Amino acid sequence: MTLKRENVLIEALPYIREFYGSVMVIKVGGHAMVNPQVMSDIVQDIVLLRFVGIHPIIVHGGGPEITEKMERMGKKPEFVGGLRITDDETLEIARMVLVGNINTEIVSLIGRHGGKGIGLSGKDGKMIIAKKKPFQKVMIENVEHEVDLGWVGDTEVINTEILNIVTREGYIPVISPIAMDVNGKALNLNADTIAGDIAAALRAKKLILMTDVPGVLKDRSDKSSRISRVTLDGVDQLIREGVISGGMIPKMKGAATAVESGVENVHIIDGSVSHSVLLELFTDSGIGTMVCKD
Ligand SMILES: Nc1ncnc2c1ncn2[C@@H]1O[C@H](COP(=O)(O)OP(=O)(O)O)[C@@H](O)[C@H]1O
Ligand SMILES: CC(=O)N[C@@H](CCC(=O)OP(=O)(O)O)C(=O)O
Repeated sequence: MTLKRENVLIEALPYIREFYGSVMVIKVGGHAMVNPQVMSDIVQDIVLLRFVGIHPIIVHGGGPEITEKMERMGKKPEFVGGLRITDDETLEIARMVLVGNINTEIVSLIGRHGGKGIGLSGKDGKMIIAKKKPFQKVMIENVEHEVDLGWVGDTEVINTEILNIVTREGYIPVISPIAMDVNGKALNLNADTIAGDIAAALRAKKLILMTDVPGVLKDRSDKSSRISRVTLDGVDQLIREGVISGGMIPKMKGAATAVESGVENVHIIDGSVSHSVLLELFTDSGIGTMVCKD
């Protein structure tokens, strides 16, 4: 059923009032960004949020773009638990793609839609201090191996000062998932992980993870098998039972980090659906998968 125009507005008003002045972390995945029109529409929606008094913070990915560049350079991308094995050259490619290309593109799009974007990586203002990940245990043909992921980090500290300053002044921060260790060495982090950590540190009102699937699916090959609600225990179970794999693992772990820290609303939604962020925020019908405490 199509709602009449005035009904759409009336339905949105209580949400606009509730969300006024609140911080929302919105992660835009590399998959949702592959189509420039989709990306432009997502940014337009996020700029609109700023104009109705919400403080959006964008965290972006770019996994597919990094993979494409690696393959063009003759390098084979490899992942463990959804995390890219990152040697020196891969780190350079990731920085180029994430900080050099995607981040500046999103900042430009924000400007084009009438907002003020400011590009940041986790290194700026020492926002994200991370530590190189320890070797990971991986089963290969039933034998346990220890794998070094290279320049991949775990978040140690989120310094929210710079985010508080720029959001207060009306800017929309756009964050690349490149962090640094205590010595200033760059580290590649998963964007979902960072989004979860930032939402947790800021006690954001909402964390929205935009991807290219309708949410968490019971059966990956069946788009109608969406799970609408997952609890923290459920996240562990989905990983243990192998229902989720690849990039969905850090996504769900990032969601769980935020929920554990008191972020009440964490949603995984399909960014390629037109205006999905507006539908999620301003209508009564929830979309995607919601992750909650219990
Ligand atoms: N159970 C699942 N339900 C939905 N997607 C899943 C599931 N398990 C694995 N995935 C994969 O996770 C992907 C989303 O994560 P990711 O590739 O990191 O996307 P993004 O770049 O948007 O962050 C989906 O495109 C899908 O291939
Ligand atoms: C360590 C690690 O895996 N980093 C990610 C960073 C980009 C990312 O997270 O992009 P998506 O959100 O599009 O997946 C990578 O190199 O692909």
